[in-house]
Amino acid sequence: MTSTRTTSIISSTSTNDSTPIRTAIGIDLGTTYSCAAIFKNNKVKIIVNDQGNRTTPSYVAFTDTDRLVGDAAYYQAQFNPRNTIFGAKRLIGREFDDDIVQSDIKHLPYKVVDVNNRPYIEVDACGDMKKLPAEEVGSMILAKLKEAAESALDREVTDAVITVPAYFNDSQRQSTKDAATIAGLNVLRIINEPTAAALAYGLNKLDDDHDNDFMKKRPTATGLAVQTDLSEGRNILVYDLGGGTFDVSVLNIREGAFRVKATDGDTHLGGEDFDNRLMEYFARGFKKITSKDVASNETAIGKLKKASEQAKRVLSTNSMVRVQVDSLVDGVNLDITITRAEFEDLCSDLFKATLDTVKSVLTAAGLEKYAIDEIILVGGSTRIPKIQKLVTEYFGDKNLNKSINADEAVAYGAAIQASMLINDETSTITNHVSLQDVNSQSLGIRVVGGEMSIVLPRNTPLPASASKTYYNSQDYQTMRKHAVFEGEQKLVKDNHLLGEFDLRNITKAKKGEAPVLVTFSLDRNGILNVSAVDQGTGSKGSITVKNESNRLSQDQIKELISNGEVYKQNDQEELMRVESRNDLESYVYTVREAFEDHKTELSPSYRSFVEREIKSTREWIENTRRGSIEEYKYKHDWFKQNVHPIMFPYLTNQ
Ligand SMILES: Nc1ncnc2c1ncn2[C@@H]1O[C@H](COP(=O)(O)OP(=O)(O)OP(=O)(O)O)[C@@H](O)[C@H]1O
Repeated sequence: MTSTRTTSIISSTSTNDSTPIRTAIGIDLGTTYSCAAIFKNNKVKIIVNDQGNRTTPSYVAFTDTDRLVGDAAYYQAQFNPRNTIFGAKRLIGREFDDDIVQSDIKHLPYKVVDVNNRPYIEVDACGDMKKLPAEEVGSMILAKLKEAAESALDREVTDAVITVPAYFNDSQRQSTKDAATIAGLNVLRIINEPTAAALAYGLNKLDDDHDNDFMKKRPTATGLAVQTDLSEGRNILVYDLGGGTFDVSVLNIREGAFRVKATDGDTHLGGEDFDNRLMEYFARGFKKITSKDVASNETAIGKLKKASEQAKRVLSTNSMVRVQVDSLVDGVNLDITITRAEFEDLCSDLFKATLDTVKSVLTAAGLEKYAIDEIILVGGSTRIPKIQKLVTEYFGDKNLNKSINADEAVAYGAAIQASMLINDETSTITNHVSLQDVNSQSLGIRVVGGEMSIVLPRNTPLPASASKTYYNSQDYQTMRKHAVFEGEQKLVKDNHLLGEFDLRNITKAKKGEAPVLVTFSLDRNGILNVSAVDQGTGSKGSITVKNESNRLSQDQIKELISNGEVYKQNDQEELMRVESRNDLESYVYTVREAFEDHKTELSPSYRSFVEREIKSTREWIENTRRGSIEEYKYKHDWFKQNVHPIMFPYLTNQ
C-alpha cells in the first residue's frame, strides 16, 4: 500500500510504429449493425455483403441444421428467438454480475449463463447445447465481414483496423481484439468510433463542399487544397448514438492534423434501449387489453422486438405508427397505435441524458459550446428527430452536419486509418493526415484508504507517459503492492482492476520517507506499461497490463480459432450442398421444359420413361430436406446418363 503524497510529470510523445503492409480494411463492429470498408486510390469503398447490403446485422443464429450469420440470422430471428444472438457487443469484456449484464438479461430472448463470472450465451447449436462467449459471437460477425471483403477485393484480407466505442474500457477493448484474432484477423489498431467518424468527416470535407452526398464525395488529392482552409483549426463535436453505445468526442482539425481534445460516453445507451422502452409499452398495452403476458414467452419477445425497432424507425419520419403483430400470445394479435410524441415521452430521460455527456465533454475539452464550429451526427439513432432537435437547441440553433452517412462513417474512418497505418502508396491523401487520440478513462493505482490515485488522467493525448512519486505507508516495510485501476470513481472498488504487481527489496525507512517512482506508459493501441522504481535501493518492478482475468485464455482462443475453422468448413460444405441441390433441380427443370415442348416427338416408351424419371426425381428433391452432396451428385449423374441421351437433341447448351 502506498501513501498519497505525490509529485507528477506528464509527457506525450509521438511514434511511428506502422509497418508497411498491402491491404487493410476498416471494420465498425456495431451492436446492431456492422460495416466494413477499404480506402484505396484516395477513395473509400464500402464492402457490400453477399446479400448486396452495405451494412450487416450483428446477428448469429443456430437452426436445427445450420449456423447463420448476418442478414440470414436477422430475418429468421422472430421465429427462432432462443437461438438467435444479437447485441453481443453489450456483453463483451463484461463480468456476469455486472449490473448492465443483469439488466440486459431481462430483455433478451436468448439465455445468458454464468461461466466463471463471465456471461456466456447458451444456444442449441444444431442439436448440440453450446455456451458461447461474446468474443466468439463477435468473431463470427467479423469473419463474415472478412469473407465479404475477400470476395469483393478478390484477395485474402488479414489486416484490419477495428473500431470500439470511445468509452470502452481496457477489458472490452482487449476482448474485441480477441474476437478479431479468433476470426483470423490481425488488428493493426483499435480506434475509437467517434474519432473514426471525425476522420471520415475531415477527409470528406476535403472534397467538393457543395456536394452533400457522402458517398459521392470522395477525398481527392486536389481536395487537399481545401484542407489548408482549415489552417486556423476547427473544433468539431462528434455526437455518435448507435444501437447500443453513445459517444461524444471533441476534436480539433488543423492542417490535416486530427487531435482529439476530449471524449466521454456511455457504453450502454443507444437504439436498443429505445426499442426496449417501446417493447415494454406495447407489452403493457397488450396485457391491459387482452390480459395476456408477453414476459416469459421468447417467441413473443422476439416478435415484439422486431416490431418495436420498425415502429421506432417509422416514427423518425411519421408522426404516428400502427403496430400489428399476428398471433403474439396464444393466437391473439397485437394492434396498437403510438404517436411520435408518446415515443419521445417514453424515452425523454434517455434522450436528455445524452446532453449531460455533451456538457461534460465540453468541460473536459475546456471549450464553451459556442467554440464548436461543427457538430457531426453519427450512428443510426441520430435520425430520431427529437435527438436532432435537442442537440440543435443546445448549441443555439446551430446546423447539424448530417453529410456523413450515419451508418457508414465509422467504417469509412477506420478504413482511412488502416490505409494510413500500412502507408498505402495509392492513397497519397492519407500521407498528409495525422491522428492523435486520447485515453478515455483515467488510470491510476490504489493508495491508502482504498482510494484511486490517478497517474494518467483521462483525455491525455496518446502515446503518453506519466510518473508520480509515492511514499511508504508503514514503518520499515520491505514490500509494496501496486494495484492498477482504470475509471473515474474515487474509491478503487468502484473502478476496474487492470492488474497487480509487487515491488520487493524497498528502502527500509519510517513511514513516508522511502520514495518510489511509479511510471505509466500508454501506447497508441492503449497497451499500458506500469513500472515502479525504489529511489533508494533502485529495486524495480513492472507489468504490461493485459487484463487477463476478464479475458479468454490463450488456450481458449486457440480452441475457438479451431472451432471457427470447423464452422468455416461446415459453411463451405453447406454452400456446396445447396449448390449441388440447385444444380440438380435446375437441370431437371431444363429437361422438363424441353420434354413438355417435344414430348410428342418421343416414342411412347421413351416418353413414359422420361416422364416417370422427371416426376420421381422432383419428388425426391422435394421430400429430401437435406440430401448430402453425394446423393445430389449421384442423382444428377444418373439422370445425365439415363435421361440425357434421350433428351439430348432437344436440349440446348447441355
Ligand atoms: N430512421 C431511424 N430512426 C431511428 N432509429 C434508427 C433509424 N435508423 C437506424 N436506427 C437505429 O440505429 C441503430 C443502429 O445504428 P448504428 O448502425 O449506427 O449502430 P451500431 O453500429 O449497431 O451500434 P453501436 O455503434 O452502438 O455499437 C439501431 O438501433 C437502429 O434501430
